[in-house]
Order: sequence, then C-alpha cells, then structure tokens
Amino acid sequence: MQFENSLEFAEKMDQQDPLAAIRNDFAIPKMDNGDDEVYLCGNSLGLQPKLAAEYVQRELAQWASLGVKGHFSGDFPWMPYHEFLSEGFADLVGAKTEEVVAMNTLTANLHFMMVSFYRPTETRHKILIEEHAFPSDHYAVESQIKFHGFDPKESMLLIKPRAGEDLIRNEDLIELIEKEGESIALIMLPGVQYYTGQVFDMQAITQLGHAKGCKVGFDLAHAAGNIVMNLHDWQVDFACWCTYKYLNSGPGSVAGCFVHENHHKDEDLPRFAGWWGHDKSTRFKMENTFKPIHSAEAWQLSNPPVLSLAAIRGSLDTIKKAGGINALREKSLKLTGFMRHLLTTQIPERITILTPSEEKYSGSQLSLTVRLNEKDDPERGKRVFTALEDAGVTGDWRYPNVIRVAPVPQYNSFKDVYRFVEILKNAIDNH
Ligand SMILES: Cc1ncc(COP(=O)(O)O)c(C=O)c1O
Ligand SMILES: Nc1ccccc1C(=O)C[C@H](N)C(=O)O
Repeated sequence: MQFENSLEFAEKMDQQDPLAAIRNDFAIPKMDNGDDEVYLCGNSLGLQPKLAAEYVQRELAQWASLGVKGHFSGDFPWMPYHEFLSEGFADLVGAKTEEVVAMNTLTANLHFMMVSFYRPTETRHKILIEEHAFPSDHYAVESQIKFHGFDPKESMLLIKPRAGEDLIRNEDLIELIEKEGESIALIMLPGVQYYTGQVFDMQAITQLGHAKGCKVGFDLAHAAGNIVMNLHDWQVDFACWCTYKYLNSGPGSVAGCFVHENHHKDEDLPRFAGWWGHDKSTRFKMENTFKPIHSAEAWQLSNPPVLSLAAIRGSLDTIKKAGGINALREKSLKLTGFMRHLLTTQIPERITILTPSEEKYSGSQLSLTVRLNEKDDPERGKRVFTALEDAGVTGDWRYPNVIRVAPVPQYNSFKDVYRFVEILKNAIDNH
C-alpha cells in the first residue's frame, strides 16, 4: 500500500475506511480541552465498547428484578452464560467452540494449564520460555518447576535475543528446540511479545515441538483480537489470553482459554477440578464423583463472574459487527503500516522501531526507542514519553527503554496516527 505524509491523506483514509463508524461504538477518553485523546494503549487496556456497558447494566437489572431466578431466566441466563462467548472466542483464535472457554484470569489459567500439560520426568523436565517473558509468566513457570521438585536453574530453559539485538531469531529458536527438545516437557511462548511486539511463528514452533515430543502452549495476551490465528489446525495444545487488551472487556476481566480437542477425552490428564467442570446434566445432583465435560469447559472451577462475562459479550458483539478478526486485521495492517511509514520517513534518525517490519511477524503494536544524542542522558526516552502524555497521547512506557503504541483498528483512526507522529516529532525536538 502507498502511503502519503499528509493530514489530507489520513483524512481520506478515514473516509474510505469501512470500519470508521465502529469508533462511535466506543467511549473515547477526552483531554481537558474536550478533544478526544489520541489513545494508543489498547495493547494494555482497551477502550470501553458501549455494548459492554449496556450488557453489564442489563445483568444488573436482571439481578435487581429476578434475584436467583436470573440463573435460569431471560435470553441470557447466568447458568450457561459463558457459553454465549464460545463462538466469539473460537473465531478469534481459530478454534472449535468446544475448544475455548472463558474462565479465571490469565496467570491463573497458565497455572491450570501447566497442571495438565507440564508433566516433568527425570529426563524430560524443562520448560522453554523467553528470558524476557512477561514477569507473571516467568514467576508462574518458575513456581511450577519448583512445585514439581525440580530446580529452575536446570529446568527453565531461556531463549533470548543475540547480544545487541532486540528480537528472538527464528533460527535460534529452532536450533534450541532441535538441540534440547528431548529434555523439554513444555514450550510456552507468547503469540505476540509484550515488549517488542514481535509475532512468533506459532505453527512452526508447535510442529517442531511436537516432533520432539514436547507439549506446546501459548500466552496470547497480546495476540487475541490483534492477529489472525488457527490454533486448532496448528495443533496447539493449549493457549491462554486476557480480555482487557485488544478484547476491550475492562480491567481484570475474565480470561480466555483454549484446550485442543485432542485432550478433551484424556482421562489420564491431571487437572485441578471444580464443580463447573463437571458434567452439566448431573452437576446439581451434588455427587462426589467428578465427571469432566468433554470440552475445554472441563477446566472451569467456579461459576464465573457474570458481570465480567457480560462486558466480554458486549465486546465480542462489537467485534462481530466490525466483521470479525479478518476485517480488523486488514485495517490494522493499514493503520500500523501508516504509522510505520510516517515514523520512518519523518523522523528516521531519531527513533528506532523494535517491532519487526514483516507482516507475518508484527501486529498492531509498535515498540519505539528514542535515540540518544551526544549531550543526552538515558532518561531521554522517558522524558519524551511524558511530553507525549502531556500533549494528549496515551501510550505506555516499559522499562528499560521502550514506548509502546498500538493503533487499534476498532477505534483508532488514521488521523489519530497522523496526530501522534506530529506530537512525537515535537516532543523529540523539545527534549
Ligand atoms: C504476556 C502477559 N502475561 C501475563 C499477564 C498478566 O495477566 P493477569 O494479570 O491477567 O494474570 C499480562 C498482562 O498483564 C501479559 O501481558
Ligand atoms: N493489567 C494491568 C494493570 C495495570 C497496568 C498494566 C496492566 C497490563 O495489563 C500490562 C500489560 N500486560 C503489559 O503488556 O504491560
């Protein structure tokens, strides 16, 4: 696609954008002067869909008027409420509806998945993760290894970028799995890396991992609602994602989980069980013998928080209205492509983009580092970030040195992207 460096071009792109009107379905934060913020932080907390608010209000009203009968009454009774999300989740990650479930939160689900899929033996006890995985993933893996009586120093296999580089090279990952595969019990990597925005080749990793006898799971926190995936066809064993980033379902909202159907009938899998994972037809007989549902729902523990599920349902309906993940991705490639074009043509000597430029290896997010000049100090990046915030841009700063910005196809416009680059230019000039 050919991009041009002008506000007129951005406005023309917005006029031609079939998804432009979806922005009106969201609450957009305002600056003090009443203008819309340039909100580029959907990689951390997505904005509120109006339908999410409407559906939460609706369940509050049901509760007020029906009390306990709300479990069984109306179009969206609470008992099976999580099932209303299955189709939307399945479309987003490329799964069958019975392979996905909304439950718990992301780190909790990583633990529950490791209970089932990390089964270390004396010879095969390692978990392969990135050296700079999101800290919660690192802690979860480390604690699982210790829980099984192994030593993280021996059993945590950490892949990192080469010295002086920011991204993990495919060939390095492949070489490591080839070399160490027989001792790896579980490969657990991100779909999209939180710091750099790098997309991992989930299909190739799964194929190679399986060829070596490893289980393969992904943390899709930054991938769900961002890129197109086919977890079922790729034979991924499990995946977990939160719903508050690109899935716009509100802070701390209930997470999603995928378990491949290959595992649904495996009676030998260890599992931490709860009553919501038990066969629905006999759940209320209150018997002691656990009979797992033959779907991802078997991993549920508790009856889920319906108010949170209602917000997710509102978000998934908004995504459906936008045409689903393929339509979002199509716009995302243009939006982020436009941002990359403006940055590389307008201020190439002043910032570095860590995120890979190839479409296959990048999503909405761009991770930027501000270059130092001779008289500068290492805090320059942080100062530039603060100046952006003061001028009405919301992105985020991650230590040690990156500004993350994610133009999100659901509610960001090409004009937002243009405004951001103008403000960034100014901030860099003045700091
Ligand atoms: C990659 C990744 N893993 C784990 C988490 C932690 O998620 P939660 O607090 O929902 O468990 C996040 C986000 O906070 C994340 O981005
Ligand atoms: N849940 C949060 C609460 C407060 C501040 C940040 C978060 C994030 O989700 C951070 C995000 N996971 C990240 O990629 O940095």
